[in-house]
Amino acid sequence: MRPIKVAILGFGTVGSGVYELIETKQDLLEQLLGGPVRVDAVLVKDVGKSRTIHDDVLVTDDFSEILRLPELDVVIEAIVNVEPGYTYLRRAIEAGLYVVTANKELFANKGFELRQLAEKRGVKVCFEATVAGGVPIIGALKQLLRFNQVVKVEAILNGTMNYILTKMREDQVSLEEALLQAQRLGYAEADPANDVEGFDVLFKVVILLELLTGRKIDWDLVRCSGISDITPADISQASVRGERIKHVGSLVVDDQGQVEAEVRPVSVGESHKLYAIEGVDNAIVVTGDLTGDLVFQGPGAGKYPTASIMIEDLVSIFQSIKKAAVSR
Ligand SMILES: NC(=O)C1=CN([C@@H]2O[C@H](COP(=O)(O)OP(=O)(O)OC[C@H]3O[C@@H](n4cnc5c(N)ncnc54)[C@H](OP(=O)(O)O)[C@@H]3O)[C@@H](O)[C@H]2O)C=CC1
Ligand SMILES: N[C@@H](CC=O)C(=O)O
Repeated sequence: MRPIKVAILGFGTVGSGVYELIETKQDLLEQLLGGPVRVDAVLVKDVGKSRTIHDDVLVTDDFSEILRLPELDVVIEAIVNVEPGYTYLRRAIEAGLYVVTANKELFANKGFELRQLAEKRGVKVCFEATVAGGVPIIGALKQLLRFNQVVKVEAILNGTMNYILTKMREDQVSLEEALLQAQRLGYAEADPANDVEGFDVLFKVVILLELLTGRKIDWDLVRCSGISDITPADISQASVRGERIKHVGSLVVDDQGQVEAEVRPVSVGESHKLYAIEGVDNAIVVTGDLTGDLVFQGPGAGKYPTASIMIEDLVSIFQSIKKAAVSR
């Protein structure tokens, strides 16, 4: 089998993690896919930065060069902001390439359009890493949607904010100091206001709502606030009451498909399912009409959890292509 040829867009925390895992886990990938996976190109903003990338990999800031690569199969996108990523992914899909993305801002804004375009073009767009980092919640919800109706989701969806709130309570550090630690650990967004003002969770809630309802969501529906106003005093007062402040994204979908959603800090007691979720972990409490509450928990940010989930997407795309070829 010829190698599966990959281009990685973005070589920051996540993109470099994808590259490293593809380099170091070739045996496992061959076992799973029946052939090697090869990174042919990496797209960045500043080609002059020093990076550990093999000499035979094209490093470019020009997406057209990537589209000209012979027999490219898939684009793995981990850059920031809606543009230029949206234009690149549209062009990739139009050229018949598969797409894997971690970019939730792009996907919350344009995921609906990209999925429609991909369907027309007969390729797949996978976006597991856009919600909850290393927790495979998109796949779990797709599975549940087959028979259960998801009526409610209540979740911690930002690793940086949960890390900050945990550190402020446990180590009595300031929000700014805890954010610096989260940035050093590779958890925070390039613009950390997206984390602490709640926008990153808003993006994730919109992605979940579009998945659950199958339609484009009007963002005005979702009230959004972050943790930038939370003080050490708020945290210690919550502790005195036996509570913890958690940043929670929640949504309900009624049987007519009408939705309500909000994103905000909440003080929760010990009996609440999100009380004990600490550090960079995310947790998603999904209520199915038949299952009742299900809890999914794990690292919501970070290099290898996120990169590995993107490679899970890659594996699932090419395993399903292989399966379809065998059954033909
Ligand atoms: N960090 C995490 O834990 C998680 C991140 N994500 C998402 O993954 C994406 C990447 O995050 P992360 O790796 O942390 O971000 P970083 O800031 O570490 O890296 C961003 C990368 O994107 C490149 N880039 C930025 N703008 C452009 C542009 N205009 N054209 C080409 N390349 C560009 C940068 O290039 P250069 O190197 O030249 O600066 C850099 O390599 C984001 O969308 C984020 O929301 C999702 C889940 C978890
Ligand atoms: N900045 C985000 C990264 C993952 O989505 C977070 O902290 O959750």
